[in-house]
Amino acid sequence: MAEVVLLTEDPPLRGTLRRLAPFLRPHAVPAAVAVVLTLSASLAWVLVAPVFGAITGAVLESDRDRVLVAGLLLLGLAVARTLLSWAGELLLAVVGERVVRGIRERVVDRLAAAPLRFVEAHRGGELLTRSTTEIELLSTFVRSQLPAAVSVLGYLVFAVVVLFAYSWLLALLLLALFVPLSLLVMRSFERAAGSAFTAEATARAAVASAFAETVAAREAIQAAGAEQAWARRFADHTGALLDAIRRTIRALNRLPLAVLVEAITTAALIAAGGMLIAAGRIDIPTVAVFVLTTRTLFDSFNEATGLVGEFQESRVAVARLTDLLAATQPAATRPAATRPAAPAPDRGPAQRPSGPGRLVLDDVGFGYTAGTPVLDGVSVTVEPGERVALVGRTGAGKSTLAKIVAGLYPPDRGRVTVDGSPLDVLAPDVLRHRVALVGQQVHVAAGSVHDNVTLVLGTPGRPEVERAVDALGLRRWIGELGGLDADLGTRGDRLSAGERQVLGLIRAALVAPAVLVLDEATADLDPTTAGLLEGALERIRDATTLVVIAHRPDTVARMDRVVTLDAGRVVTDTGSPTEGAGSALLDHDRSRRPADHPAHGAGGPGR
Ligand SMILES: Nc1ncnc2c1ncn2[C@@H]1O[C@H](COP(=O)(O)OP(=O)(O)OP(=O)(O)O)[C@@H](O)[C@H]1O
Repeated sequence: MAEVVLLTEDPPLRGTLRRLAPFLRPHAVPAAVAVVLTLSASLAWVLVAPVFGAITGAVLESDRDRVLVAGLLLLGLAVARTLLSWAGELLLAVVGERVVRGIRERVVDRLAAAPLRFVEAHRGGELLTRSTTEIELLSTFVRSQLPAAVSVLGYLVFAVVVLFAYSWLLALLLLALFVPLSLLVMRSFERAAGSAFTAEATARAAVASAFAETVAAREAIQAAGAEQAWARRFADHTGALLDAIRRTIRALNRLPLAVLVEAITTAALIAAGGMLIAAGRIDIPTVAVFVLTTRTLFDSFNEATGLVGEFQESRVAVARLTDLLAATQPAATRPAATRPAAPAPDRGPAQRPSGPGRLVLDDVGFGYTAGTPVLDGVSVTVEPGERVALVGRTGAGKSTLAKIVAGLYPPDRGRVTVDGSPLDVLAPDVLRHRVALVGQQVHVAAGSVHDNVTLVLGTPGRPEVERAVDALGLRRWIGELGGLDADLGTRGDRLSAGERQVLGLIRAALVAPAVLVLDEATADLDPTTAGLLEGALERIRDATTLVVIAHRPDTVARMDRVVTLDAGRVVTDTGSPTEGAGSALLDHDRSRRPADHPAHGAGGPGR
């Protein structure tokens, strides 16, 4: 079975900034300007204290001119600080949002292109929270906390410089007490917070998964009267989240110890300052500068401790996001060490983006789990323009084969080629022009018919859509729906499974693939929808090679050839639906219990 790279539940927090670097690099210049502006604002604010000291000195000496000049300077600093910090923080927030946007788009691209195996291996909520909540956290951080962090850093550095300039003795005393004590507080927080924030993020993802599952299962829950059982299941997850949040709060509660550090340092400074004044080693203006600057220093430190918790949360978010990006990195660009150790495929002939649509499956083997093959040595050749029905009872492996032909799963063994090109050498957009799949469940997004059919490769405009609808003979049906602009509801509630497949055929017609695979939704199509689907299939371009996983005799009868699959093997391959065992294995009986399913241990031919 082909290996798949999985998400790490507890991704390492070390080097998170380094992992963000590729997203920051394109914005380096505006980010640097923003940082310089923000730091200049901090400097302007820190310089207020020396100017205030100068005013104190001038007042003591009754020098009115100096008082006036220093007063104007104070005003200038206040205005400069306001303007600089406004511009710097705004620019920093804008740059940060651009970075977040880049990450958000990359995550969505990667998830959309992620191998099915990867998506199936994770709970939906895990992927959802990593691509929504974690990005929101990061966005809040860059919008508000990052600008604050830069200016706080500026205050801290500039305040220390000013303190040294006025009294190196007091400054040394301040640093000797303040730095080790505050480091102790931070260390204690880091120790408690290390895994607490990650545990909380994981628990949040589990709650989101349980919620998504509950909403998806709403019909089954109500039909089975299982509301309480599901509520208990959900309560287990929320209980675990509450425990995780308690741990985070306990960690955050260590940060207010910083106030104690401030009190100890202030007391020591007052005592030492008094002694220095008494000894005549410093004057009153110096004390004024010191008092004001240490205030700025402590305020900045308090703000910094407030940011530390949020910073830790953002670090976890970045670690989980970059882990998602690493796991969904296309195989070709992944570092060799993290690539699955599969043998390099035989690349065969060079990419051929066009060709008549000759589909060859050569000894294809596949299993969802190791040791349980679902397909076993399937070899079929479909000539260009040929129309083949693939039949077989439930669980025979037909839908799986369809997904392999569409390149959604790589086969574990053998290979699939279109016009000689193995699917795995084709670029994704080229592959989609070669083979398209209309699956059993066609997804309909909230929006109009037009919105939905244009969710395809490329950007088809209205005229192309109109042409495709006409070509498939669906003009009347679209009219009955209310036209191309008709709203299909939030989940396409207005359409049956068969009608959704008709939409899927319009999408396919817009892409015009060389090979089209249709996995018929159900054997129980109502006659009107069956007529629509069959009519549209008849009109699909003559040149299109067609493989239909058929559940209905009428569909089979329209095909040139019938291939029958049973327990993952081709058992018959006929020129006509009446020959061989194909029609006998048509999968009508959709209501069979899983226990009767060959893949679940029982067996016996279907009807
Ligand atoms: N995503 C999956 N993960 C694990 N097992 C799967 C998955 N999809 C299908 N299977 C299993 O693979 C086997 C073949 O399923 P598949 O859907 O391909 O059969 P099928 O012939 O198309 O059946 P049906 O006609 O009911 O759609 C079954 O045992 C099924 O339970």
